[in-house]
Amino acid sequence: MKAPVRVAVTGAAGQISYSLIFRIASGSMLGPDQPVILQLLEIPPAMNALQGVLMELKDCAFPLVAGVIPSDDPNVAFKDADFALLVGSRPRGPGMERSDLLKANGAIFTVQGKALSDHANPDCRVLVVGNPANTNALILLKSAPKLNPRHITSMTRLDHNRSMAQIADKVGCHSSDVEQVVVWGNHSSTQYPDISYATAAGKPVRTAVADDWYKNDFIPTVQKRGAAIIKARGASSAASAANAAVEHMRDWALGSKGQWVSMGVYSKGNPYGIDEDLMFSFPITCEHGEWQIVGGLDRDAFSMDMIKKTEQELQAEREAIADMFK
Ligand SMILES: NC(=O)c1ccc[n+]([C@@H]2O[C@H](COP(=O)([O-])OP(=O)(O)OC[C@H]3O[C@@H](n4cnc5c(N)ncnc54)[C@H](O)[C@@H]3O)[C@@H](O)[C@H]2O)c1
Ligand SMILES: O=C(O)C[C@H](O)C(=O)O
Repeated sequence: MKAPVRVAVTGAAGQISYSLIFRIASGSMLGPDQPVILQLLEIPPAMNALQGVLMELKDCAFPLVAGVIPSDDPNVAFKDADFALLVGSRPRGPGMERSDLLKANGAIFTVQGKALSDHANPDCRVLVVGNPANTNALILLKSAPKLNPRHITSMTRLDHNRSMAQIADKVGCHSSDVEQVVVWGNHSSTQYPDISYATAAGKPVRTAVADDWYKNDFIPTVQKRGAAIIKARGASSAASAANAAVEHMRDWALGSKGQWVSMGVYSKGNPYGIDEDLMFSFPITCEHGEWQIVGGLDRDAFSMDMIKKTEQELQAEREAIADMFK
């Protein structure tokens, strides 16, 4: 057995965490031979509910759980953390855009960025899930000077998985046969799910589907899937979001085995000329605990236009938080 690693999860009594914590504890994220110490952060009013989660966690008797530390203090929950999954923040309701949450949630990420910087393992790998995820991650990056900016990421894996599933339905294959999907930009309704390079069972997708389906059905369906789930469930996606978080961290830590994934990463030094001070989703491969942007992809005029729109939205979100860093 390996030595345990410390995994911090915030919003630990919330909807997403109710799936996420149990998946991490079962070994789905870091592998069946990796014990974990779970460090679970909540706000004081939710500590009772968190006690219930702890009771259920105990009742699972997971062999890989080497310890559980619940806390309402980020300095405790992030102490020596090797991985941090930042879920805790308000979800949007019907009719809202994710960026409407910036005021409510942004402040959380200055406080938690500082606490991570001061107390976590300096190599800590961070995933921001709470919305608006890209810009919350940018706030965190700017608040956490002791962390490696390459180790702060935001989640677009759910959009990536949604894209694979939509393509599989359309062309009639299994979603696991779909490869080389890319989600560019923001986890928002401007995101650009790009099938230019995608294959399904080894065959190019772009030529197998009509232009009209791609532009007027597929792209808006993926862009608005979160809102469609809120409308249907009366609450935002939780199990699929937890699954995406598990897969994001698993592939980052253990490698994507040559597969392209989508991750929001700090854009400094990116090969596509995107503004270099954004958290932007790119095509990524992961190996040995580090990510690399897949370079050298040709983008046609339509793609360039879609990428520009999502970049401009992220620039506007950055402008909206500029006061926090004066
Ligand atoms: N990036 C993505 O793909 C994606 C997907 C789904 C949901 N989300 C976002 O994830 C977030 C959480 O969603 P949910 O459904 O679990 O919400 P939820 O309301 O069920 O749970 C959020 C939890 O966070 C806790 N919390 C609030 N402030 C906190 C703080 N400062 N520190 C620690 N915990 C805190 C709350 O007490 C609550 O228990 C939302 O912002 C949602 O929009 C992102
Ligand atoms: O859409 C939301 O607000 C929740 C989440 O970001 C999602 O994509 O399902």
